[in-house]
Amino acid sequence: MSTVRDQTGLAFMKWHGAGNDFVIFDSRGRDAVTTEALARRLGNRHRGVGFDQLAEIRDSDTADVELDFWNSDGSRAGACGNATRCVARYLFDESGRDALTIRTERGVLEARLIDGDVHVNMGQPQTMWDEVPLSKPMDTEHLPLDGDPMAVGMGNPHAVFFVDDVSAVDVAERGRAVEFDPLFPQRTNVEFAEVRARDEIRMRVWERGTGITLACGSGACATAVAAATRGLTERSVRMEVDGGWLALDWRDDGVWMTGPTAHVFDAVLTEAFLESL
Ligand SMILES: N[C@H](CCC[C@H](N)C(=O)O)C(=O)O
Repeated sequence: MSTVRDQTGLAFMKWHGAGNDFVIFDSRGRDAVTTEALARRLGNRHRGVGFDQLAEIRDSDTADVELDFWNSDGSRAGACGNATRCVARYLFDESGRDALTIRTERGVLEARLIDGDVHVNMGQPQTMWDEVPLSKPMDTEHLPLDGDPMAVGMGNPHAVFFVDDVSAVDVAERGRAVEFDPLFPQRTNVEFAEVRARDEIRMRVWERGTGITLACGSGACATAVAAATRGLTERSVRMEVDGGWLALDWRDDGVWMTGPTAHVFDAVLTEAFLESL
């Protein structure tokens, strides 16, 4: 009986990119399934599946697919670089193509498969205070907070702190405090970066709506932009995060990111789970 019910449930995939983990729904050819309640329950690692972000693939008229993102607290995220790379990998594997377009809340992103690696153009950084957004006009390069962070928008808000020793930072305590600082009307993701060389950064992250994660693609882009803007690095850097390595290249057409992707398993949410929401 329960097996029959399970087979009529809702299929999903589990992926991760450098340890940033995702539940992915492929909703092409059907109505969207994600609600805030589903995202919050599914994001719970005890009562659901657990994820850093939930991504839902949908049909698009203007790109190959459309992608929507949720955090594990049920809030929406305007960008998610690592999930975008995972979805691009899934679509490249499925189609045999080597280029595609993905519409996200901030616009159409381009993904390319080059020598087996998935590269995504995360777009140009947003550096005006109202684009990030911040609560009032100010210099986004130097926010009036302890630690002199820089604010960068990548379709979602980021506050990037440069520190001497990232392993000495209490990421949870400082991250949570900055996420909810009134400077950020939509809260913010928070990155702590240690510049090791002109082409290498070590970064740890506190994600809005999720907490500490092992990697954050848009946060890696924001960190690379902040480091280059402050003259600390070149525009092309390698970045070590808690879950591995990412590569960032801030070019004239946007910030390109590449890094690992892994398809972990496919499974089905039971009807009983869906009915309990
Ligand atoms: N992990 C994601 C970012 C999630 C950002 C989200 N926490 C937000 O509320 O903006 C990434 O790879 O870009």
